[in-house]
Amino acid sequence: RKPSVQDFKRQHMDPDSPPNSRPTYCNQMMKRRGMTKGSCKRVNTFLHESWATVKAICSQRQMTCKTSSRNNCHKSSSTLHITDCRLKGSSKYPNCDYTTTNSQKHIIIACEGNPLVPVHFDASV
Ligand SMILES: Nc1ncnc2c1ncn2[C@@H]1O[C@H](C(=O)NS(=O)(=O)C[C@H]2[C@@H](O)[C@H](n3ccc(=O)[nH]c3=O)O[C@@H]2CO)[C@@H](O)[C@H]1O
Repeated sequence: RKPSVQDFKRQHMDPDSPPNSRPTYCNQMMKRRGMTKGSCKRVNTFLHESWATVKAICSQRQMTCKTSSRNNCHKSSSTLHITDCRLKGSSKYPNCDYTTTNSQKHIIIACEGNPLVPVHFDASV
């Protein structure tokens, strides 16, 4: 399915909340953003940065994506405040139970369109 910038924002942008280490942050946000319907999305990263900051990454270092051989990925020049949500092994659908981990890391995203906009979260490094 064609990825969209709306899907990217829904799945990955959370500029309004500060880096969140409340243990329930991921359980709440994964549900609120529609990533626990039908199945529990295994891994998802939320970005506590402005859209301007994240969009600007599309004009930063271009590189080959980590999760594919495509070359429309870009690595952020600086680190960003992120929260990784990772499904617990003990989690049983429909009760999607996540660990919540905060960090400051560079991210790699894929950008498409003209002007280039983020459409896929590739990895954090
Ligand atoms: N180069 C491209 N250019 C354009 N489009 C491209 C390109 N590549 C894929 N798409 C498309 O993007 C869509 C998509 O959802 N890709 S996804 O790999 O499943 C996303 C991963 C990510 O959401 C999440 N994750 C993962 C790690 C982490 O640290 N943090 C974290 O959040 O897990 C997901 C699975 O890994 C799909 O439509 C695919 O076709």
